[in-house]
Amino acid sequence: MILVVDVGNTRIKAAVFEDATLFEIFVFSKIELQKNIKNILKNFEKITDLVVSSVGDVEKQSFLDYNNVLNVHFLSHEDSFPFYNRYSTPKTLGIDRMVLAAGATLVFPNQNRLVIDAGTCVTYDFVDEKNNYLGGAIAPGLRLRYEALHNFTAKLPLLSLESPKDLIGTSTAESIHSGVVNGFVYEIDGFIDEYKARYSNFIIILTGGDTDFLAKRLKNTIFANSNFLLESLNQTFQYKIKND
Ligand SMILES: Nc1ncnc2c1ncn2[C@@H]1O[C@H](COP(=O)(O)OP(=O)(O)O)[C@@H](O)[C@H]1O
Ligand SMILES: CC(C)(COP(=O)(O)O)[C@@H](O)C(=O)NCCC(=O)O
Ligand SMILES: [K+]
Repeated sequence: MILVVDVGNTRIKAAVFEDATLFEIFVFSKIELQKNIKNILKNFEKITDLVVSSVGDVEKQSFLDYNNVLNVHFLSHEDSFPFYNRYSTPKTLGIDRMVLAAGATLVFPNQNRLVIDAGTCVTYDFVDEKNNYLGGAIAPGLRLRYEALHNFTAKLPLLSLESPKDLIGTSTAESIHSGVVNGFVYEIDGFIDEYKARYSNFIIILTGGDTDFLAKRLKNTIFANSNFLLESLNQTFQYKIKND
């Protein structure tokens, strides 16, 4: 059994797998890390490996503490991945993006693939049908947009995510919701449309904390799976074991 951990910039997500079977998912904050890992290990005594993908600022030591009871693996760009990395700065490519690209490559073989991860940032990652990872885009995520409007202005309140009533915002709050939510949805659909203009055929996977909110608002057909990164972590690790 393995425990995979995805350290994002907002939250930590973890999951227990045995081969392809997902047993349970856990979502928690950085300060709850130790408590959660301890509990998971207590409840799943068969866990032998801890696989970590981190783009957040959690100390490596928090995981290395378990080195005496488990094999601890930190995924990095030095591991084996099932695609050809054509990014011009492969060492600065986010490991979460590499894991998503690996998952897409393994789960949807021999086709063009676009992964959209709507987390703290929204990231776009494209792997072509010949398994070339080309790159994509990084933009502010949904929550970050609300925060940026508040943090960098004198008068705008910090609002929580809400569906805009209309395109035309008729109050400060409605204008913010329209700008953030409608803007985000148009942007993602716009990106997809531009990819479609370049590639006639590709599968689109949407994941990240805002998956469910976005999936029903996009005009394009996508494959929505908020667990795709955790599942891809399992896939990437299985691939690494076979190829190292
Ligand atoms: N309980 C929650 N706490 C924080 N963000 C949440 C929560 N539920 C949904 N979200 C949404 O998830 C997004 C962050 O996604 P997530 O995948 O957790 O990010 P990351 O992988 O970067 O840590 C935010 O834009 C926010 O709107
Ligand atoms: C773009 C990211 C901040 C996304 O992080 P997330 O939203 O998943 O927390 C992360 O993938 C990262 O730090 N990337 C490094 C730059 C790059 O991928 O080129
Ligand atoms: K992301």
